[in-house]
Amino acid sequence: MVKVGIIGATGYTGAELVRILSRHPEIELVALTSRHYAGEEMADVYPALTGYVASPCEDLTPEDVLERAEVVFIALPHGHAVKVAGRAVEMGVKVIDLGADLRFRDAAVYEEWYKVSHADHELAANAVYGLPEIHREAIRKARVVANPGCYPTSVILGLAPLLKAGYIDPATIIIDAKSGVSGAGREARVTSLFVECNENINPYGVAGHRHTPEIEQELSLLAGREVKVTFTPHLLPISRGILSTMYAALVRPATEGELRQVYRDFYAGEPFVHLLPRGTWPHTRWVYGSNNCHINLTVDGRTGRVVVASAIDNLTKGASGQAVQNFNLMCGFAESTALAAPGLCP
Ligand SMILES: NC(=O)C1=CN([C@@H]2O[C@H](COP(=O)(O)OP(=O)(O)OC[C@H]3O[C@@H](n4cnc5c(N)ncnc54)[C@H](OP(=O)(O)O)[C@@H]3O)[C@@H](O)[C@H]2O)C=CC1
Ligand SMILES: CC(=O)N[C@@H](CCC(=O)OP(=O)(O)O)C(=O)O
Repeated sequence: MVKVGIIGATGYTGAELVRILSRHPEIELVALTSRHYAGEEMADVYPALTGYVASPCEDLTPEDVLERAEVVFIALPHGHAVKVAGRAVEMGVKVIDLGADLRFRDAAVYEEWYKVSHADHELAANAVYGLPEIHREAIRKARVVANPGCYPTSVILGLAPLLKAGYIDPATIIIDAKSGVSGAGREARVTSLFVECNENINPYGVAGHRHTPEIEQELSLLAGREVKVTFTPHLLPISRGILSTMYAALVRPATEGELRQVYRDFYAGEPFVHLLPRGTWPHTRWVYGSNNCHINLTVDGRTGRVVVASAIDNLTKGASGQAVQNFNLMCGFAESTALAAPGLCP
């Protein structure tokens, strides 16, 4: 059994981690931290876990958690992971950080977009970007994994095959993405109130969202040249789910059938990325609570553009499911352990 600690266990991604790990046969939860709910049972905080999780929430220091655990998930707001991950490396504990602090190979990019200073550029440079479909072998050997952002997961998985095979002009990529409100976390804020979100859709972070450089870092690696994207997120009146619709100009004529084969080849054997049948466009419900990413695409022959749609659950493949997928790789378990499940049918 691997001893696992979760720092920030009662936030949305922390709770989703506990939910997924409750069906993992190879782990023992040895530390669930929460300042607010210290002393309460995790299943009392989230009654859906009743009968599946019998662990208390504790107000532990990161040092306490690192002393108990062999692998630690950090599910805290940005700015808290660097110190914990640095100490974990010294103590021989593996780390998966769900925040953005270690996602950039060049921490100066993080500093520019997140408007905070980064305390350990070397740690960031050596952390592995935890998108298994692209960096699987590096993740297997990693001690520190930076779990990707939710929007970047949907976008990179949606565009990777086309960029890698050189079918699209990287300068023409436009991403129209939409997220459920849980993407903003559990902290109370006016923009997450029912009255503000319900019966409403709005763009935000236009031409400046902090996921833009994360998407560009990974797409540039795939394309083998610098990629700049136009990325516009929208808030949807749903609790979970992301749908990203992406547009780019083809550099040479291609049929839909040819491009579908490119996707089938790129994702052959992948347990969680599914190209839907021709003409069946992704729905967020179909990936709800699952670690799956559903993709479809077509060629708009009139404009010479390809249109790709990609759907994930922001809390699962966009955060905690992917984190467990990384955990499985880092610990040598079957990659789908605790993760194999479909979304909602009706
Ligand atoms: N929500 C999503 O869809 C996604 C989120 N992420 C990232 O995952 C991380 C966690 O997000 P999420 O679970 O949504 O956030 P939440 O706000 O829901 O939870 C974060 C938890 O961290 C604890 N916390 C808050 N502030 C501090 C602090 N200053 N020091 C120590 N603990 C603190 C809180 O628990 P307590 O106060 O009880 O200690 C809180 O429950 C973030 O970095 C986020 O960006 C990544 C992908 C998707
Ligand atoms: C709806 C909503 O607010 N979503 C969040 C993204 C959540 C996420 O994946 O982001 P990080 O891990 O990078 O924080 C946002 O737009 O900032």
